[in-house]
Amino acid sequence: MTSAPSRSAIAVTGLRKSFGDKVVLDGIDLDVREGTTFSLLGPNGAGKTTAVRILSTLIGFDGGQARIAGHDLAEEPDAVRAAIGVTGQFSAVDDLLTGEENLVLMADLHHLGRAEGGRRAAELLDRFDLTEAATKLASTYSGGMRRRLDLAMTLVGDPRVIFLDEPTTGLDPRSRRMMWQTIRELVASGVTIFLTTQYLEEADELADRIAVLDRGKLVAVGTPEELKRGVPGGHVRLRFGDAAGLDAAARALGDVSRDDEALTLQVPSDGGVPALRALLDRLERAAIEVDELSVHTPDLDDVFFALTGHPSAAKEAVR
Ligand SMILES: Nc1ncnc2c1ncn2[C@@H]1O[C@H](COP(=O)(O)OP(=O)(O)OP(=O)(O)O)[C@@H](O)[C@H]1O
Repeated sequence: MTSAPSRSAIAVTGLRKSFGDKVVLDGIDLDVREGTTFSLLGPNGAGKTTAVRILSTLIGFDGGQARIAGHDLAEEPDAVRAAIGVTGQFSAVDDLLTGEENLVLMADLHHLGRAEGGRRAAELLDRFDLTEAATKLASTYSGGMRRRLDLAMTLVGDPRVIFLDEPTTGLDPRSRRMMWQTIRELVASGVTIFLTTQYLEEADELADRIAVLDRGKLVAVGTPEELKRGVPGGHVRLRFGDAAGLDAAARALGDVSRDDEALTLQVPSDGGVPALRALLDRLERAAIEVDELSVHTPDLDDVFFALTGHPSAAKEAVR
């Protein structure tokens, strides 16, 4: 049974943008389904922020078409603006206001009215664990609290599509996990998330689909699993109960690397179901019993490197 196909929240064809003679987006196509998380990855300077700024109506574009939440980006920018939220590198938090004042100000901008605005602010302060800090100036907030306030401010307008530009850069692991949880809850409620991140682990955790941008073009689009299967390095590890089993399997499977001490074989594989089924069929036909099977797929760092020739930013940082 297949579920009804969801609608596009973001549909982009042939999007182009240059700054002077520098082409940053050289004909980008994207289709992001409603209620999913889409992550745009790419090396520094690849054009991720430019894409977010264009799709969120902050800057214009030179060619192509885009529909956001059903509205044409060029023809109906106000309708697009009303349907989206943007948060990330360019934070909307005003340091001279308290958390609560920031939220009430946002509610005013959305014409919610005093009572409704206050109610919404209180609800968001609670949801983002900021009630205790509500009357403190935002300038005293930690990085994690600030990001939460920023996202809470974005949610005042009840956006259907949210652009998150590097939402967890610089956050400690606990704050990052809290942000991930919030993002998951938003998606579960039907919101569409467009995420840029320099942490491939974050894209892997959150994204239903990922696109990799390099030198103005999308060099790959797919689910995290599809992208990982597309690069070499994947293998299946088989462990056997005794040396006889290991020997028999090595003979049956041919080109594999073996570890006699651990009684394991490492079989190159994309880790997909058809490949696994074929492998198990061969073993069964040869009447060989396997004690344990594990699939090892390359991680997104391997994908990123294979596609762009650059290590990911987060990897580079630890070098
Ligand atoms: N307003 C601008 N004027 C001129 N060049 C710009 C402008 N904005 C961005 N660029 C250039 O466009 C390219 C893409 O920048 P962008 O910030 O979109 O990249 P990014 O992928 O988000 O990078 P990062 O991960 O470093 O944030 C860069 O070479 C940048 O210098």
